[in-house]
Formats: sequence, structure tokens, C-alpha cells
Amino acid sequence: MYCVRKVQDDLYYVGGNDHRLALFENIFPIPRGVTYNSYLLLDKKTVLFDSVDWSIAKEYLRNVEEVLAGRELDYMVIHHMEPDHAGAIDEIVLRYPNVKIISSEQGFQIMRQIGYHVKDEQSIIVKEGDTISFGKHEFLFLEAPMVHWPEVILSFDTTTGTLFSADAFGSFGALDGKLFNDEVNFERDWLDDARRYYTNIVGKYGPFVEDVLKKASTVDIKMICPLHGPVWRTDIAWFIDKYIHWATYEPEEEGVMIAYASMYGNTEYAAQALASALCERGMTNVVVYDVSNTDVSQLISETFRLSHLVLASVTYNLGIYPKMKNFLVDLEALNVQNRTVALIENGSWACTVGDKMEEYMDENLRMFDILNERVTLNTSLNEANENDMNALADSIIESMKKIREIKEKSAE
Ligand SMILES: Cc1cc2nc3c(=O)[nH]c(=O)nc-3n(C[C@H](O)[C@H](O)[C@H](O)COP(=O)(O)O)c2cc1C
Repeated sequence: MYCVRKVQDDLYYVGGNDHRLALFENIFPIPRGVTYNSYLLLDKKTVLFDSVDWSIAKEYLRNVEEVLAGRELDYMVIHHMEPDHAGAIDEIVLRYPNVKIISSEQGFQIMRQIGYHVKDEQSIIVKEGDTISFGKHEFLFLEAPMVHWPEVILSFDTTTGTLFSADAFGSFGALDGKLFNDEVNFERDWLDDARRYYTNIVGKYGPFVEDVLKKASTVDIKMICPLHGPVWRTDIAWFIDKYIHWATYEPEEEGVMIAYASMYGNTEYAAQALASALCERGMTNVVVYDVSNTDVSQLISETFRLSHLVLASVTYNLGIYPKMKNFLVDLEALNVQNRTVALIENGSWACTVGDKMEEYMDENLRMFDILNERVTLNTSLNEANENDMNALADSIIESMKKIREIKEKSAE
């Protein structure tokens, strides 16, 4: 008995789950775990696609041995050299010394930098458009720089229409037996984690992802085998459409995220008052997050999802509250663009935070449309703020209407 799944007649999943890791890349919380995917093809030649993180190497090596069932391993394709996929290369080379490694030139360079013992005579460098036949299956290799490292390649099995997509189309979350997207309720249980994975890890490189999507549109994809999360065999166009939105920084939905920074609850109250005012006006696609206890990766992910962002912050020693500043810095780092933003500021003696946030966005963020209707609180929300708060809610609704009209016109 061993832990593998059949993907196709002669293709097996030999990767595994990791529930022990708390922080992916030592930064992103993964309460639902993660998988390190690897696939093994039993054609005339045997071909292993990527390895796994060292933490599950023992299980992986056992899976490979069991599926090979005494056959030699002829090839190993390395799409991506990040250690969560490349961690067991040396073990494979030690166990199967005649294996030939297929990767990009930069892939081999990084392999040498890490110190793996891959000899030149067992290395096969592939470039964009190269093909290799393993028997029945012919593979086309495509370069995918910066999705999510510079050395990344994808491979496409032209015989079965299977795209081995490296980190693209991946997701946080452990599979726990299920393997295919149609064995889980992806939209309900996985989409948020897939978005959080993409936006925080590859989100910065939208134009590079667009290039890959263009290449992908020239081949007939019937299955996608990514390096994390479920294998896609249905609804592929639906998932590609999500990627088109994320890569082009187009919101998926009309809606509002209110992110607030509050020490004693007054700014929080104002954030909730705005949420209620929006719902009263019929806009119920509203989410409210406390920047102090929401991981910034979740704030980023929700910013990619929704069209409107409200930042509500206290003034902190004449500046932006550090947790809110951290969110702004991350928005900049991940190249997030094309959003409508509104501001609520709070101060008890010298309220500067609204101007500071606006200044930061003007200088560092692209295509952030900041609404004029700012709400300024003097410690707490009171009657004096009522008109401004209503004006802010109206302005958000009005801007949604305008964006809708522009879209409708451009669709005509
Ligand atoms: C450490 C600290 C520093 C603050 N610095 C300023 C400041 O520089 N200017 C200002 O107007 N208010 C300042 N405040 C007040 C807050 O901006 C805010 O008005 C107050 O905390 C109420 O909001 P809250 O209930 O949402 O925390 C400060 C408060 C604290 C605790």
C-alpha cells in the first residue's frame, strides 16, 4: 500500500501533503496546509516531473519507487528550482544515477548554486519551442520567466493536451486524497486560497503571466498539472479567466473592502458605520478587515478580488499606523493597480494620516483613483461626520455606476 493517484493511464501523482508547515516561504500562513506536486510518466521512457520539498522527500521517494516498479528512471524534468519543488533532486540522482535531467539553462545554473550534484553529461538544456519525445508522448517546452522565478519552464504533452504549469494555476491547501478540481468544491473551498497564493506570490509579475496565458491560448489544454493544489481537468476556461483578471489587475467583482486600523475601537466603529451605509444603499458585497489581526496576504488577495478599497486609519505619532503602512507597502511591492480608493482618517490632536496615505498612494501606487470625499474623525464618529459619511457612501456607489457605464460602452 502506498499513497499515489492515477492522473491518466500512464501518468501518476507521486507528490504529497504538508500539514506541518505553518508559514509558506516563512511568511504566508497556510492553515489548510499545502501540497508539493510531482508526476511520473510511464511511457517507453520513464519521466519524473519535478521533485518535492525536503520535508516530504521520504514519502515521495517511496512513491516514485513503487510506481516505477523496478523500471529505471530515464528523465527528470525540472520546471522550477524553488526548494519546495527541487528539494529532492540530489536524492533522485543518487538513487537513479543514469537519469537525465531536463531544465532551462538558468535552472541548471541555480541547481549548481544550490550545490546539487547534477553532472554536465546528464543535463539536457531546453529552450522555448524545443520538443522531446518519450515514446507515445511528445512534449513541447515553453519558457515562463518570472512565473514565479526567472528560470521557470512549462511543458506541454501534445499527445494528451496536458500542461505541466509549474507554479501557475497552483494553490495553497492540502489535497488530503482528493486530486482533481472536480473532486472538491473549488469555488467554495479553494478559490480564496488560490487567489491568495497567486496574488501574493506571482501577483507582482502580471505582464509575465499575461505572456504565458497568450502562449497557453495557442494550444488545446485538456488538463493542467500544477506544482501545488488540484489538477485541473474540467472548467479550465473558468480558472484561466480568473488568471486573466489577476494578471491584468482587473477586479473580479464590484464590491468594497474596508480595511481599518484602530487601537481603541472608534475608527473601527466608523468603518462599520460605512459598511452599514453601503448596505443601506444596496451594495452588500462589502467585507471589513482589521489590519492588526488580518494577515496582509489576505488583505492583498481581497484587494485583487474587489473593485473598491476603503482605508480607515488612526494617526499614529503624526504618521500612518504601522500595520496600515505595511499594507500600503505590500500593495506597492505587489504592483497592485487599477482600484478606486476612499479614505477615513482619525486623529485626536493633529490628524495627518489621510494626507500621508494619499501621498503614499500618489507616489507609489499605479492607477489608484482616490475619491475626494474623505471622512475626518476627531477621535470618534459624531453628528458632525454624518454628512461626510453619507457623501462618502454616495460617492462609492456613484463611482461604481460610472465604472459600469464605461465598461458597458467599451463592450458595445
Ligand atoms: C500611541 C498613539 C499615538 C497617537 N498619535 C497621534 C497623532 O500623532 N496625532 C493625532 O491626532 N492623534 C494621535 N493619536 C490618537 C489616535 O489617532 C486616535 O484618534 C485615537 O486612538 C482614537 O481612535 P481609535 O479608537 O480608533 O484607536 C495617537 C494615539 C496613540 C495611542
